[in-house]
Amino acid sequence: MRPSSKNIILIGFMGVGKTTIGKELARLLQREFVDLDQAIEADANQTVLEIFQNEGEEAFRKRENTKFMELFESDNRIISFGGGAFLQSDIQKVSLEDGIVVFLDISFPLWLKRLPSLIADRPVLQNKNHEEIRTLFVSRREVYLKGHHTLNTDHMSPIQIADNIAKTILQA
Ligand SMILES: Nc1ncnc2c1ncn2[C@@H]1O[C@H](COP(=O)(O)OP(=O)(O)OP(=O)(O)O)[C@@H](O)[C@H]1O
Ligand SMILES: O=C(O)C1=C[C@@H](O)[C@@H](O)[C@H](O)C1
Ligand SMILES: [Mg+2]
Repeated sequence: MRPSSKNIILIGFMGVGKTTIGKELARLLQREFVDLDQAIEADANQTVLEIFQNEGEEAFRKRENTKFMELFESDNRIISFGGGAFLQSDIQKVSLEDGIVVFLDISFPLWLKRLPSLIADRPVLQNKNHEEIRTLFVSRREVYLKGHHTLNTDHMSPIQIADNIAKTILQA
């Protein structure tokens, strides 16, 4: 079956592996890889953390929206979102209408083991206790489930996950 040329979008909670797996998937499908956070950082010449600190979250969300709309003018891409991008209603609408949206899921106890390595760079996780993070995880999961495909990533390597995504999309 001929793979569609639609952009493939990876969504999911912070640290689930969207960036890492997106690179593998792009290699596998021989497509251009774009990471939305990294594209915003390159434009702003600041890290995501610095944008949050210097300009605030609202300004970051505006940058995220503008960059997404710009990226979506071309197809055939693998686009890894930041954890909050799919929460924006117009980004969600365009992604679902014109792209293939893959939700990378993970069980919370497994995700929690990654928290120490994530906290320094993810402003949304800072100043929250585990219960507050769990509440955010659960409420965002409901939104991510609107994606076209859901893949549980527990106990799989990034290469195995990318392989599964490729098979899921080719079979769809
Ligand atoms: N399947 C996996 N198994 C174990 N570790 C993983 C897996 N996928 C990613 N990781 C690790 O988890 C960390 C976060 O991964 P990554 O930056 O790709 O997440 P992300 O979903 O892009 O996060 P964000 O939403 O903040 O951009 C990295 O250290 C990465 O090496
Ligand atoms: O989940 C979020 O809201 C975020 C996730 C990161 O990828 C960055 O986009 C930023 O830190 C916000
Ligand atoms: Mg990322």
